[in-house]
Amino acid sequence: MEILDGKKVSNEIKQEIAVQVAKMREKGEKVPHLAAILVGSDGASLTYVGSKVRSCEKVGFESTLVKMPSTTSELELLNKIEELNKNEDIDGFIVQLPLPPQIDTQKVLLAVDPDKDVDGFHPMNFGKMALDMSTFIPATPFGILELLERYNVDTKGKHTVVIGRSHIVGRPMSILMGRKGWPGNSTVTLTHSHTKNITQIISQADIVISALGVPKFLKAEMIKDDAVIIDVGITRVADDSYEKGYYITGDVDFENVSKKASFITPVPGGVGPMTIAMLLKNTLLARDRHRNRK
Ligand SMILES: Nc1nc(=O)c2c([nH]1)NC[C@@H]1CN(c3ccc(C(=O)N[C@@H](CCC(=O)O)C(=O)O)cc3)C=[N+]21
Repeated sequence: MEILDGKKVSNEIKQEIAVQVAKMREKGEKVPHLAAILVGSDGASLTYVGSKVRSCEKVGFESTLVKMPSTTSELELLNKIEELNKNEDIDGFIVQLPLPPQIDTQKVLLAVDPDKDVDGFHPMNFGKMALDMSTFIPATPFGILELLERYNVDTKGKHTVVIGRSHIVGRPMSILMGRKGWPGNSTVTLTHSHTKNITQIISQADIVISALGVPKFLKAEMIKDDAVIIDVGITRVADDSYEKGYYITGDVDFENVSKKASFITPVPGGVGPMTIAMLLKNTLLARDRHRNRK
């Protein structure tokens, strides 16, 4: 069994980006600038946005964090998005999800300028992704592809089973694994809460990508020998014996599944850190696109 070490690979990617940014600075060029809008103060969202901003600093990007109260109206958020769309200094931005219930997420994602949509959530970019056109690929799926590539995991002709059909992970992942090229050329089954015989389907998978959010859902008995296991689930389980009052666990019963798998991502330290590294990559791409248009 080999660990797909997202922590290590994400640090390598950040190092590569830092070198590029340093060169920009030397030449007196503008460095990439990422902004993030956070509505409300959900604990996990604060953590994720915080580490996105810290990672920007680490690689030498400029960053702006826009915090808005949980009572923000849809119109107020749309106005803020319009402001960032127009701001020439900002190359890309994200609206951290989930949003409070008074705000229509689809309307918000449609309002983001597709050329600044470094999350790749705008329907225009999602469509381009599905049609193999060059675009921003959502950071979590992009990070998974990058891990498979850097560890030389064979995906061609393999049966990939994706668990969960969320718009930000499961759905795009199912499209990407079936695309031409590598990592891709997989035969994909997208499973969800209405899937019948899900355990039977998982038992046939060469590659399992679990984005469910149910701690320790995937057990060793459920997988094929030497399957590749990608764990996208991150759940905070309340536990006072930990300093923070909680611990983090994935969808996979790592201790037992790892003994049977050929490759496996840990949680924490797997897909999560890769998500952040690929968001930085997308921001670099956004900055280049900007410059080319001017
Ligand atoms: N517009 C938008 N874009 C996103 O990309 C987005 C989002 N909304 N909403 C929430 C999800 C989740 N997500 C994570 C990012 C980093 C870690 C991460 O760094 N995880 C660490 C542990 C972090 C911890 O301590 O909780 C790890 O797995 O090692 C996890 C999850 C991005 N998301």
